[in-house]
Amino acid sequence: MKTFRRFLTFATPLRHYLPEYIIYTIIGVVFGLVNFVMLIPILDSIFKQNNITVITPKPSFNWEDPVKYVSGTFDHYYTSYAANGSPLHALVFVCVIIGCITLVANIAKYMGTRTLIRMRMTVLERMRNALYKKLMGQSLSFYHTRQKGDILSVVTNDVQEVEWTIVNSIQILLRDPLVIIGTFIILFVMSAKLTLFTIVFFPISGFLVSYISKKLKQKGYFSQEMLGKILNVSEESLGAVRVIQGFNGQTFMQRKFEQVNRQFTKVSRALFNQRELASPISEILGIFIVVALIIYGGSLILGGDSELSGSKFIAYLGLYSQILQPAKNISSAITGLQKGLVAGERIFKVLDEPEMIVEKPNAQSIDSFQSDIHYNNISFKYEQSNVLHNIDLKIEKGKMVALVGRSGSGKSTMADLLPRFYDVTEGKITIDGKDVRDLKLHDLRDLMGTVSQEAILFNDSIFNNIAFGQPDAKPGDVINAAKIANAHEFIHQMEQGYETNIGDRGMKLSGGQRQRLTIARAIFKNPPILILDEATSALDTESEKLVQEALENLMKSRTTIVIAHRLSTIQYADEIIVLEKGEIVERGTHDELLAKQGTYKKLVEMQEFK
Ligand SMILES: Nc1ncnc2c1ncn2[C@@H]1O[C@H](COP(=O)(O)OP(=O)(O)OP(=O)(O)O)[C@@H](O)[C@H]1O
Repeated sequence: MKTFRRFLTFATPLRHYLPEYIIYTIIGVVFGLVNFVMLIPILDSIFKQNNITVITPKPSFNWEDPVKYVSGTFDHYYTSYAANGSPLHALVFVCVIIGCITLVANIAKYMGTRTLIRMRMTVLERMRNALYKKLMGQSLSFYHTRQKGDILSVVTNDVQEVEWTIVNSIQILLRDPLVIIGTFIILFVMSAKLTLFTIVFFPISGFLVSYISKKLKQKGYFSQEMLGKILNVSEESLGAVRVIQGFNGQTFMQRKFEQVNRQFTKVSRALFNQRELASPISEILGIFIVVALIIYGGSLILGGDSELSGSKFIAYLGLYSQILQPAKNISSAITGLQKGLVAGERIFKVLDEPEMIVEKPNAQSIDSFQSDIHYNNISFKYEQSNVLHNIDLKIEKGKMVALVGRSGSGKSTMADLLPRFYDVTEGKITIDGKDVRDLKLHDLRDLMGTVSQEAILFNDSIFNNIAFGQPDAKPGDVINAAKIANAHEFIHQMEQGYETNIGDRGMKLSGGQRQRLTIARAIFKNPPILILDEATSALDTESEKLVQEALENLMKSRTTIVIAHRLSTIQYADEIIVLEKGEIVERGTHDELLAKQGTYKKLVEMQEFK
């Protein structure tokens, strides 16, 4: 229920649609029911052919009883047609009225549904936007503990499920009880005795439906989880087709996929079987009630013991059958709702996930970098144990500092702390003396540009990739950035130049070209601080030269932190920091460190040996 109520809060801003919907629904329901009441004069015209000779007088309008006025007017015209013409005239008159009523009822129903569609789509749009915003604001550690497929499953399947179940159910629960109540009122007016007789059966069906729906919820969870797993395997495989084929892993991956797919199918089958049970159960119960009604009502009429005539009784049965569909809808909606609530809970779980990196309410602005960055005695851990211990490092404006060390020594982690992808566990990092945790996140990240080892690009044009996030960028600035990054030439040679779409993750480009685009992106951003996860190791000599040159252009007159894998490229760094198991073990210039004959020297020798 809590999830349902929370879901309604998403719809709350749209509650102004509700009166409109209710008005349309009432019109639709009332006119729909009146159509059934019309059965009575139809049957009368057919079966009582010549009986009508007296024309009933036309009533005058009375606000206190408009129903009487409408039915009186109808009777007046009906009897006039029957008495002055023939029963056929009366029949045609009734049919024309039925046609008009049907038209109004259906237009109202359609307008009501349109109103609800507007509401429904807007609610789902808001929900997806909220999810995306939440996901983009989450720290990287959020993504370490989750698989992409699961997250994608929430954004797509769970939202879809909510649409089909919760929203559909709301639609049904808003409309169909009205139909049932309206029908019952008319039924009571027609025959209180018969109607009371049928009401006894309703609690029985209610009990059965709630029993089924409880069982469904558990299965619903499982099914959505399995769907997430299918997405995980698919997503992973799509990103690794090259490896799967190269290592002849198709059969292995196929089995893995088939296994989760089989589990999903099994759970879903059971789930759907059970869900579908709700509808036949209520139909069977409904028919039982109608049969009981025919026997009971029939015996009353045949015994001359009823206020109903034969034609009224048939109309009564017709009207009664109108309750069955909405009752079936309500029971399906209640059972369907369980599956939707499961999906809703999964959505809210993501939305409620606490954000690890938050901006303080009174965060300060910073629009320039003036003097230094200081890693002030910091320690950091991802999980249990520290991966960085007591790091103290000051980087003056305009200097280039290189981080070196064996794989896993903590270089990337150190760089990730500066733009607050993670927060330090102990100590603090300051920029111009201000703790990064006290600054506005947007401002802080605006001061930095990152070029990482993995060239991360978007499935978009080259222009938009360089001017990422700035759709109003001037072409001249983008071209300039590309020129400095040694990328202009290859872009220029492409048929569509800067408008060329580079495909998923830049697949249509070579490794060196991709890397130069990421450098152009950093140049375009023109940040005072650069973080370079040295990116040239995977390139051939020619590309490496171009990329290295591009990097040197980029570093000019900026403060740079370089994560160096190739020591030859950082010889001219102002300071080299040697990390080992998360601690600074040596620091100094290239020459100073070589002279120390320590870890750095060993690292250099290892690379020369290679
Ligand atoms: N998300 C994470 N969760 C837990 N531990 C992590 C995570 N990321 C990295 N680590 C651990 O932190 C340590 C430092 O990793 P880091 O990536 O900073 O090293 P690195 O020096 O940059 O390595 P490389 O040169 O191979 O990129 C490693 O022991 C690694 O196993």
